[in-house]
Amino acid sequence: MSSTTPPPLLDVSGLTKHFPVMGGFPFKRRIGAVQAVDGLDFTVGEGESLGLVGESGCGKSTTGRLITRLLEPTGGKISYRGQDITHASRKQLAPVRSEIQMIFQDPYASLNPRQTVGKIISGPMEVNDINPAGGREARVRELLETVGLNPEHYNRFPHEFSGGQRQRIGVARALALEPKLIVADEPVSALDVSIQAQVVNLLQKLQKDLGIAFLFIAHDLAVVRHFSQRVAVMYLGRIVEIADREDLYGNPRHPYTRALLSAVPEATADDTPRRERILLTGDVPSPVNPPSGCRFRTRCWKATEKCASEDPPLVRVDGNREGHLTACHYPEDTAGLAVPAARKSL
Ligand SMILES: Nc1ncnc2c1ncn2[C@@H]1O[C@H](COP(=O)(O)OP(=O)(O)OP(=O)(O)O)[C@@H](O)[C@H]1O
Repeated sequence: MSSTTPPPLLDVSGLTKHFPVMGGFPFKRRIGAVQAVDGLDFTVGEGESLGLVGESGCGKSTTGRLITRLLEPTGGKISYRGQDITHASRKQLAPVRSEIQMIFQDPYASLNPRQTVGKIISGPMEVNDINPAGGREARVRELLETVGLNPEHYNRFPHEFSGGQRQRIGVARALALEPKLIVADEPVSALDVSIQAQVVNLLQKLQKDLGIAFLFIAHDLAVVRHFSQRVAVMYLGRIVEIADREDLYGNPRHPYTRALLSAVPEATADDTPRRERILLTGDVPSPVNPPSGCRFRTRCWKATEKCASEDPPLVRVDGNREGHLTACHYPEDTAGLAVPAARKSL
């Protein structure tokens, strides 16, 4: 990076979170650790959307909570606009905190049922002592309109809204402090499928119109496909592949990414090639005692002894476009990715 290149909006390196596991009798002591997040490296550029996907329990939410500093990292570094915020105190964090906001999965649990919508959305402004020109109420009404709700509903309570509308209230609350980065943790997975696209479209519009960057967390590759410019795939606390959207969906190099993608339904005509369906066997191993070497090897059809003894680094694979990184000793040859529908195996 040249000295004139501005740092990325968010720069995460070696980020680690290990939760202690306590046990023993009669005195409890630390007997191990859940390696929820184990050495993540990624960046999010100004106005960019990075999708973070993976199965339940792979560490996505923990990553989101580390970045918003709801959790204290065990190791690694988080930089925001070049400023190290990894262990910043509440006071040091104050100016940054308003710029990094979070949207939660559950639009039912994340809104106080006893507060009006007006109170909920103006809450962050009150806490941060922000008084917009025209007053807080006018700003809240403006925000309600921005997220597609009726400004006249200022005095209504959360139970008077549908799930999709409640998630819009959560979005309006996140927008109240004019954030530069929103960590959206499974923002649509609690919603009806018919409503999911509407909320994703809203977030997409905010990214485009307001230039807000997103870390969009989802377990479903289909959800991030239309929203994220880049996608990172996590498995058991690690990123196994990260690439531009077109590269990741069109040329997946990690066997795990390929397996996840094979489960995404495709709208193809009957005579066009379909992706081979790959069913992963076995469960995700415990993050307390992850496999040696490559963490995916216990479920990988390509694993060899090397995979058990050597941890594959996240590196650019020969021939890959710049920025397409994979952590695998035997990256996929995607020439064989599409197989005719007649040969499709289950
Ligand atoms: N406070 C905690 N104490 C101990 N273990 C935790 C804690 N929070 C999360 N974990 C564990 O860390 C691992 C990663 O959890 P995390 O919630 O980040 O995964 P996830 O990918 O977001 O999954 P999901 O989609 O189900 O929320 C899991 O094994 C989880 O049980």
